[in-house]
Amino acid sequence: MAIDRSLSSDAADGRNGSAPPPPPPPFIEHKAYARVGLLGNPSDVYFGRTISFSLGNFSASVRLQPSDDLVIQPHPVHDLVRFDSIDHLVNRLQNEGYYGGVRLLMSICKVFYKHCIDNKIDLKGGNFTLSYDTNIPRQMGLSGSSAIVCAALSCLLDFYKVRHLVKVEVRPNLILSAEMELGIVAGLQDRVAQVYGGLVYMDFCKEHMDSLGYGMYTPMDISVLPPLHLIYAENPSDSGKVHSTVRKRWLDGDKFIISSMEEVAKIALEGRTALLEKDYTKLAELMNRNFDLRRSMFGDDSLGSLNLKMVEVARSVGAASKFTGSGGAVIAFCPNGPSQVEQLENVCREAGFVVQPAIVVPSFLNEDDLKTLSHCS
Ligand SMILES: Nc1ncnc2c1ncn2[C@@H]1O[C@H](COP(=O)(O)OP(=O)(O)O)[C@@H](O)[C@H]1O
Ligand SMILES: O=C(O)[C@H]1O[C@H](OP(=O)(O)O)[C@H](O)[C@@H](O)[C@@H]1O
Ligand SMILES: [Mg+2]
Repeated sequence: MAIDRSLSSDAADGRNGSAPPPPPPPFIEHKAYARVGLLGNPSDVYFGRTISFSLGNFSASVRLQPSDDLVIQPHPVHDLVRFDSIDHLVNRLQNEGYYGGVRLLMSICKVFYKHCIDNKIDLKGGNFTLSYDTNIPRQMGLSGSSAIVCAALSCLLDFYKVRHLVKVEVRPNLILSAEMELGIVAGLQDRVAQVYGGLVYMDFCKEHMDSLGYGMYTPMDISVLPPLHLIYAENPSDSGKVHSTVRKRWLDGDKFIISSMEEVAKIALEGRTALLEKDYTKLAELMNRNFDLRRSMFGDDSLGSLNLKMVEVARSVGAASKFTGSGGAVIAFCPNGPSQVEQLENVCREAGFVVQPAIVVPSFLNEDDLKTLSHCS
């Protein structure tokens, strides 16, 4: 938590005779990182399992400043409402859609408030201004949306001093509810990785989900991961839209979707053992299988040609590759080491894709957070 008490020394000691202005109220600021669904996604949406990690390459931050009124501040770029021309407006809507982060901040305020009321958690009075910033490429399957929500939730927990009363396991549900309020079809894996940080194995088995409402989350040592690479292109994809057809088919009892999703969930289970044993040949095989199953369920039209090309370009040099989320970015692994990484960099650059080493952020739960955990395996 950052506390701003920046006062000039002149003002602070009132040397010019007049009373010093009151110090600005301290602000609270929290960051949440992008995430990579490494194995098992998107089975998190279907009582499956995933292994995901917090990605240090990109982050969103939210600042909460006490204020007289409750204000949700539009971002000057991401919530643009002033345009150079109608061309600019239409172009912007076509490329980035109608929405920015304002609705996400509003929604988490509502969900947080309702959660506190329902759980008899008293909230002190006082208002605040919420503002945000993010460098997570928008709608790239890197969980830009939930990073904003996650950072905002952390600010609210500290403003109301209720961090110890809202269990860590429950926080991803609140973040997801905030997005579901907005009709965004999404799962828990993003939010778990963002709340916990580091590398997390998640099991969303139905029995546990039905009885407790959340999955079983097991932090893993990030040192089990080999070097991984992130590939992306300017290619926004709306995760809600991508998911909606498969979701409907699953709900309608489509046997192919149900059995394929079970296969995807098994990949995370096998992947956990492979990682613990540092069996990276197996890891590569599982990453590829994961993507091939997604492709067979979602279909090429829904995945988009540029997304498919990213996976294929990586595979052309023998790298394993799959989506980090629902599309837009790819995570790749070069089992043959540095010479293969060089080849990967070359083919990606030739194809016009950005490629960079994936930075894994270790867990950042603090003591208050850890005390709320009901089980820590
Ligand atoms: N970078 C961003 N800046 C502002 N709002 C964003 C950003 N990324 C996502 N959003 C908001 O989140 C919503 C859902 O994004 P989503 O399709 O889940 O993308 P992502 O894969 O980045 O999470 C968008 O409709 C928009 O309201
Ligand atoms: O399809 C996926 O792998 C994920 O899609 C969503 O994430 P996003 O970053 O918005 O693409 C969803 O929220 C996740 O639960 C899915 O696993
Ligand atoms: Mg999202």
